[in-house]
Order: sequence, then C-alpha cells, then structure tokens
Amino acid sequence: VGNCSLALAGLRGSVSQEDRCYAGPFCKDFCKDVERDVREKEGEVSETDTNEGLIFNVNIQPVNHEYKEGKDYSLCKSINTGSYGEVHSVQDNRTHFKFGAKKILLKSFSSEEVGTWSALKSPRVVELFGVIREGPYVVLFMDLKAGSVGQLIKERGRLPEDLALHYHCQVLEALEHLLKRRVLHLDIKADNVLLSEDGRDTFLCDFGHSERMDIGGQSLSASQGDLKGTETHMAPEIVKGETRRGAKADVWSSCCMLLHMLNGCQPWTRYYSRPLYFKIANEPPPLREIPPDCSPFTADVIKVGLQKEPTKRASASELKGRAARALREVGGLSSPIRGSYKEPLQID
Ligand SMILES: Oc1ccc(F)cc1Nc1nc(-c2ccncc2)cs1
Repeated sequence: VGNCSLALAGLRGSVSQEDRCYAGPFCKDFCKDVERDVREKEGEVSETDTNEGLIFNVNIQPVNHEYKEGKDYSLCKSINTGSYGEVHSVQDNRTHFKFGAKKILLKSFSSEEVGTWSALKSPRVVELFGVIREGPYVVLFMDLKAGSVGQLIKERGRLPEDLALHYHCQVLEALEHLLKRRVLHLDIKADNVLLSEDGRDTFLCDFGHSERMDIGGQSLSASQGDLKGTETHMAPEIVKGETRRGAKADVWSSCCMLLHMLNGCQPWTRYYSRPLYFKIANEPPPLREIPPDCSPFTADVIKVGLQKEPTKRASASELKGRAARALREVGGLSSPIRGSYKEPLQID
C-alpha cells in the first residue's frame, strides 16, 4: 500500500508514530478488528472517544495521537452520498491539505472497501489516503477530484459519442487493473467514476460493494444473498444470485454506464418499472437502447459487452480494444468536455 505516516497500534486509540510500515496486512487486520469490535459492541453505543486508524498520506497529520473532525480536519462542503455514506470535501487544519472524506456508520462498514481499495495502485483508480474510526463511524479519506461523470451527464443531458467512448475506455483500463489485483468492484456506474479538473481523466472510486476474487476470477465472498450495487447496472448472473460471479459482472455494468452516457438515462428504466431484477434476468439485453445515430463500432462494443452469458461476454481487455477502435472510427476525442446541453434520448 505504500508508506503510512501513522499506524495506530491496536484499537484502544493509542497511537505510535512509525516512520514506515507496510500497511497491507496491518490494514486488513485493522479493518477486521474494527468489524470484530462492532460485533462485540453490537447493541452498545460505541464510545465516542474511540479514534484509531491508518493514514497513508503525509499531508494528513494526526495531532496528539488523534485525528478528529473539527479538532484536526474541517468539513468544507457536502458532495454526495457514495455507497453507504455521506461524502464531503475536507481540509487538514494544520497543512490546509484538501481531500475527500466519506463517513460510514460502523454497522454499514465493509472491511472489503479498504482491503480491496488499498491493494490497488493505478492512474485510473482514486488513491485511498486513509481510514479512521471516529466513535460510531468509520471515515475513509481519498484524493479529492473535480466531480463525477454522473454529475457531468446531469449537466449535459447526454454526452457526445466520442467523450462517452473516451470515458468507457478509461473505465475498462481500471477494470483491467482490478482483474490483475483480483478485485471485483460490483458498483460500476457514472456516479463512481470521478473526473480530473480538465475532465479528460477519470478515476474509479467507491469500493463499498467490492469483493476479492480467487485465481479463477470467481468471487471469494459467501454473501450471495444481499443484492448490492445499482439495480439498473446489475449483470444477469448477479440478479440471479448465481454463485459463479466474476469480473465479467463489472464489464456488463460498464456497458450500462456507456448507455447511460449516450442516452442520458439509465438502461431499462424507460421500458420497465422497478424492481428490474426479473426483467434483467429474463428479458434480452437492452440492445434496443443503443442510440440509432451511433457508430456501428460503438453498437458492437455494447453488443459484446451486454452478452447475458458471462462466458460469452467480452473481457475488459477485449472490450477496451473494441472501444478504442470505435473512438478512432468517430475521429477520436474532439468534443469539448463541458459543452452544450443535449436532451436525453426519448423513446421513439
Ligand atoms: O468511497 C468513498 C470514500 C471516500 C470518499 F471521499 C468518497 C467516496 N465515494 C465517493 N466519492 C464520490 C465523489 C467524490 C468527489 N466528487 C464527486 C463524487 C462519489 S462516490
């Protein structure tokens, strides 16, 4: 995971300054400890003065063995609700360093969010800066970005084809990295893809639904029951609760995100009412939602990415090649990022 400027020993809030530690396994233990602590305290109110965690970024500086909202960092503005939590931009009171923070109730905290995220290091994935427990909450700190693709779609109605393909290629690059690190995201959608200031670079975030995969690419999590992620972007094998769920589920969701960028609305929702699970499981893939005016190469990306049978569905790498081809066929990225508003596609 890299250097951590502060590793909090144990769960009793005692802090020992360590010049260097490999936070990986420690981070995993810490998160498991937090979860165990929750189980032990189930029903009790966690003492408000509990304050332990891991900080990986030197610009975030604990004071007197603590790092607390108000005392050590201040909320700047509310951003939106990531999975299970409210997101704010915050600032370190001493270094004035600005970063993102998501506050999650302990009982909603999944140690996978930190475990999987801290295993990733890619220009296409937002950097995790740390995790702190503050009483009944866990607070995740990350590199602050300039908004999300979801916010850009709301501003622009729908995105130009070249921009949508440009973003899709980058999301597929992130999925290639996740596959290499055996991580399933399970909530790929425009709201969880963040943008650089100039809007040309994207960063995957919010690993609140993520799971580890085994060598064969199958999820290691036993929890088949609770349906996670965003309904409109769920792959058929996920809504059917099939035991074999793997990286192809994120590929399906990335194509739902492509349709969302191109049409300005989530797939399925113009044709069906919720709950959508049965339709996703039983209906053909939403290929009729491919915009009629898009390039045949873009249509091809969606057709091979929305194969209902995971084994027939393209891998992230294969789909990235096709999406890059489609982007070249439409002349590469030439549209302005923050351009004109385009009405979302209406049903014909
Ligand atoms: O999982 C997290 C852990 C720590 C964070 F600070 C944020 C998130 N999750 C999300 N952040 C955003 C977002 C951030 C910044 N600008 C626009 C959107 C959308 S979902």
